[in-house]
Amino acid sequence: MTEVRIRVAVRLRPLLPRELLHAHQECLRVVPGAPQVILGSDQLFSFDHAFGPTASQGEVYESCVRPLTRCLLEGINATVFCYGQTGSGKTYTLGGNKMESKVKSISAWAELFLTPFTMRVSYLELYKEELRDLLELSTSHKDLQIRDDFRGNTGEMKNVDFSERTFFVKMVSYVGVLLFSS
Ligand SMILES: Nc1ncnc2c1ncn2[C@@H]1O[C@H](COP(=O)(O)OP(=O)(O)OP(=O)(O)O)[C@@H](O)[C@H]1O
Repeated sequence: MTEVRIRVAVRLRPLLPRELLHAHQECLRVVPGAPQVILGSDQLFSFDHAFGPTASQGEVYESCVRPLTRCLLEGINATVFCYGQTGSGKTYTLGGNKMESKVKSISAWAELFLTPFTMRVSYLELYKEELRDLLELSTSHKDLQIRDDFRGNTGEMKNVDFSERTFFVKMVSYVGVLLFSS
């Protein structure tokens, strides 16, 4: 990877059957060959990556996630998170219920586990300023708080050494992977 520490991608999901039934129309389109989207006819927005409705989970994975798995093996923390309004495709993109998503999620882990090392993982949702541990659904939202540790790492929860953890976070309140509903 280059020295750029934060990369932002936008993904336009296809219209859903119910949206087609209601004759909804796409208002965004990806500029061919460029990481840009056009809203309406004249508002241009640029990103590091732009994926259209036909983009596969594999394409998103190869561009946005695979480089991070290599960083992890070098000991660099990495975070992938999705931002977007409800129904825009965050869960789908992070590995929803389609087989291709599962294969890609698994391949990310498989790539990591080819090399023996110790790793801790968390899977969190931040929604309306409340954190939810998606690996422990029974945990009360109120029990989880974001804190900085003595090394300046931002973390949360239960005395876990945050610096050893990798975060695959579905976030609803901050910018990372931007997802727009089309
Ligand atoms: N790229 C895509 N291709 C096909 N279907 C998609 C795509 N992205 C999302 N969808 C579909 O759109 C619907 C909404 O997606 P999803 O549940 O991932 O949204 P979300 O952003 O996680 O919503 P919420 O914030 O409410 O949890 C789902 O039916 C999902 O299967």
